[in-house]
Amino acid sequence: MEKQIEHIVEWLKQKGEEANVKGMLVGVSGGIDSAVVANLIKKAFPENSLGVIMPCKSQSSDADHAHQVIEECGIDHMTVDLTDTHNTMFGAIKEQLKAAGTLNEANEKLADANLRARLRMSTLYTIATNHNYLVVGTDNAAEWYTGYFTKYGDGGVDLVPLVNLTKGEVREMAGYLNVPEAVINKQPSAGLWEGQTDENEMGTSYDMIDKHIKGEEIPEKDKEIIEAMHRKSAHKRSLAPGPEPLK
Ligand SMILES: Nc1ncnc2c1ncn2[C@@H]1O[C@H](COP(=O)(O)OP(=O)(O)OC[C@H]2O[C@@H]([n+]3cccc(C(=O)O)c3)[C@H](O)[C@@H]2O)[C@@H](O)[C@H]1O
Ligand SMILES: Nc1ncnc2c1ncn2[C@@H]1O[C@H](COP(=O)(O)OP(=O)(O)OP(=O)(O)O)[C@@H](O)[C@H]1O
Ligand SMILES: [Mg+2]
Repeated sequence: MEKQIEHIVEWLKQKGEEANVKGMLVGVSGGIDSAVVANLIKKAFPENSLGVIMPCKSQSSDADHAHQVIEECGIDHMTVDLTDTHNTMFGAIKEQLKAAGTLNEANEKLADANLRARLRMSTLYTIATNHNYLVVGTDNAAEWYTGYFTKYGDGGVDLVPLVNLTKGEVREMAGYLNVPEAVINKQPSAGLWEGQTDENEMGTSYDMIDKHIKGEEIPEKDKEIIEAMHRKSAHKRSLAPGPEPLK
C-alpha cells in the first residue's frame, strides 16, 4: 500500500507538470474517498493543494467530519456554502416546470440531488481557474464500474487517481494516511438526501461490487444488479458521441 501511495503521488505530480498547473484541489465531503484524495494531493503539492468544503443542505456531521479530515491532513481549505444558490436555482427551474405543467414529481428528488453535485463541480472549476489548479475526482473502481456518480457532477473532473482501487483498497489506503478513524468507519453516503446510504440506494454492497470487479464469485442477484448498473451507465464513461459525418 505504501508503494501504491507513492505511485499515485508521483503520477499526480507528473500530470500537474504536463498540464503546467501550480497545484490541485478536491471537494472534501467528510467521506473516505475525498479524505484519501485530499491526503494524496497534499503529498504531491504540499504548498499548492486545496480542500473545498461545500455544504448544500448537508448533514452537520458531514461538515464536522470534513473539518476533521482537513485538520489531520493539514491541507489548505476554504468553504463555499451552496445552500442558497441551490434553493434559488432549483426553485426557479421548478417554478417554470410547474407553470408549463411538466413537473415530474417522481424524478424531483434525483434532479434536486444531481444539481447539488453539478453546483459543486462548477464551484471547483471556478476556483481551479482562479488558482491555476486541476480538479481531482474521488471515484473509485466500484463507483466507476457501476456509474454511481453524477454525470458532469462529481464525475466532472480532470483526474481520477483512485479509479483502479476497489472501495476496500481505498479504505485500506486510508489507514496509511492521516484519515480520522470516524471517517474510515462510517457508512459511505452521497449525502444527496437525508439518510441516504450508497448501499441502500444501489441494492447491493461495495463488498459485492469489489468482489465482482476482482472476478470473484458473488450471488446471482447481486451480479444482476451490478451488471445492470454497468450497462445503464456506459454513456458516463465516454465523451458525448456525435453522428458519423454525412457521406
Ligand atoms: N444512453 C444514454 N446516452 C447518453 N446519455 C444518457 C443516456 N442515458 C441517460 N443519459 C443522460 O444521463 C443522465 C443520467 O445520469 P446522471 O445525471 O448521472 O443521473 P443518475 O445516474 O440517474 O443518478 C446519479 C446517481 O449517482 C449517485 N451519486 C451521485 C453523486 C454522488 C454519489 C456518491 O457516491 O457520492 C452518487 C446518485 O445517488 C444517483 O444514484 C440523464 O438525465 C441523461 O441526460
Ligand atoms: N459537502 C461536500 N463538500 C465538498 N465536496 C463534496 C461534498 N459532498 C460531496 N462532495 C464531493 O463529491 C464526491 C463524491 O462523493 P462520495 O460520497 O462518492 O465520496 P466521499 O464522500 O468522499 O466518500 P463516501 O463514498 O465514502 O461517502 C466527494 O468525494 C467530494 O469530492
Ligand atoms: Mg460521501
